[in-house]
Amino acid sequence: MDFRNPFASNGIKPSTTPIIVSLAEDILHWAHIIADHFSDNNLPQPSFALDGPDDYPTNLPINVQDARIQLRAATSFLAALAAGPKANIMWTVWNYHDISTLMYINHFRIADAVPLTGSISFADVAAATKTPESQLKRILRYAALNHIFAEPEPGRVAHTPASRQLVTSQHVQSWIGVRTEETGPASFSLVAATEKWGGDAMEREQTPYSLAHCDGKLSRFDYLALPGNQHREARFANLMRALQATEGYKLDYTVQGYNWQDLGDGATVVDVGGSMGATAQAIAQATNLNFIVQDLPGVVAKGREALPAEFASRIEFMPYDFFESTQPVPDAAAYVFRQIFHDWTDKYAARALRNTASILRAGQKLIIVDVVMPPPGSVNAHIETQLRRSDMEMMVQFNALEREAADWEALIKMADERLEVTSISKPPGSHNSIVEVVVGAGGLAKTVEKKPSLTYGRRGSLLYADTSEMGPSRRDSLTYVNTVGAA
Ligand SMILES: C[S@@+](CC[C@H](N)C(=O)[O-])C[C@H]1O[C@@H](n2cnc3c(N)ncnc32)[C@H](O)[C@@H]1O
Repeated sequence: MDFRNPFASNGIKPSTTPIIVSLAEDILHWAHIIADHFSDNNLPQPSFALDGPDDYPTNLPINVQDARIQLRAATSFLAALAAGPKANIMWTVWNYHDISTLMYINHFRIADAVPLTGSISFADVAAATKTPESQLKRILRYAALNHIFAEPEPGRVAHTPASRQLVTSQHVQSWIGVRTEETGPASFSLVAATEKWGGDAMEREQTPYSLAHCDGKLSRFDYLALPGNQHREARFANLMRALQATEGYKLDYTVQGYNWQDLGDGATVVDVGGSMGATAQAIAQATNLNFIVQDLPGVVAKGREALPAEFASRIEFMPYDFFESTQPVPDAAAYVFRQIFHDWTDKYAARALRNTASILRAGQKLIIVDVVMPPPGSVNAHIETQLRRSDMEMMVQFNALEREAADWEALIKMADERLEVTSISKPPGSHNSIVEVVVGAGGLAKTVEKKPSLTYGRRGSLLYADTSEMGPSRRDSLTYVNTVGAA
């Protein structure tokens, strides 16, 4: 496993070009890579035009995908430079209005009242949604600056491709609902929870989320399992499905990043905390493996109900609480824990892991799919922002974390001294790594870290990395990275 911080081992190259100019030049370069791809392939250019596409195509070539990531990191840095340090910190704090307006729009189902094509008056939307017209109009005019709804002519509102998602995609609705109504308020309870319990509480209910939603009485998942909260539990399962379709978390990385078929012809795999079975279905589609998906009873019931008939003979659901008892399926080829342990403090993550590890015999595998947090400044700043936001989510919902490599090693040993990591791989583009663990392999047998070799330099205060695998030209191979800790 090679998680060296490249800043520590590479010299910083000086540059005389003002950073604001070199950034703008690079932005233009990357914008051309994207635009050329779309014109060469007769595809509509990226836009928020009312009749524009909902999203980028999922099969973009790697250099175009990379240009988008570079552009996102570089444009956000350029915007901060244009604002300047004082204005940047002062005005960034107002971003909570982005979230609260979206919460209002989602909560009052404003999007449903707007026709998918054409426009409608503010008065008619207000009447249909029982919201005050003057308030609604101000909220929609604010949201329009974030490309959510448009006012094509004074007094009328129309969908943009972004606001349309709130009507056409249940996954996006669930994502927005959970973030604005559950985890967003949890983030605003971070200070109060720290004042109350300290910042390193290990208990499942001593979290900002629990303080915000149930007065610190229940853990997040126990809260979701309350009889009145079925809609929240279903919404969370949908959120997981939405996440699995996004760049970085796509299920494809899990399917293609591990040799699943090597587990054996028709072998059985247990997906522990497998939600409604999306991972099992994706791997089943690519292999002849069979699956047992374990989760809490409410989730299992929904998973069974929604299972497509084509998987009925190969995927079964089983209620199992991974804290409460030893793994009930003794003889599977492998036990998968995908995005499970980042939800729990070491105390509970080790308990859940131990409950399955304790029945493990030679030849059986634990396969952990989760983020291995890279060192600060070692990856593109947009990617690092995504990962650190996820880390914050784990903090406010669970007091948990996205673990660094050393944290993983410590957790695995804490769960069961006999466990050994046999491989860690990270498919290019994936946020998650795949960690294979067995009993008593005699040490780290092999390490696969698919990562381009990096050399780093500096432009003004901005560090860049030369990711030579990413593209033929020098510009193509620059990636903007976070400068924290690099000065
Ligand atoms: C972050 S989701 C991950 C779901 C899935 N593995 C994936 O990768 O999409 C965590 C899952 O753990 C389940 N879970 C939470 N507490 C559990 C428990 N005590 N026993 C079993 N499953 C649990 C949740 O219901 C949820 O489906």
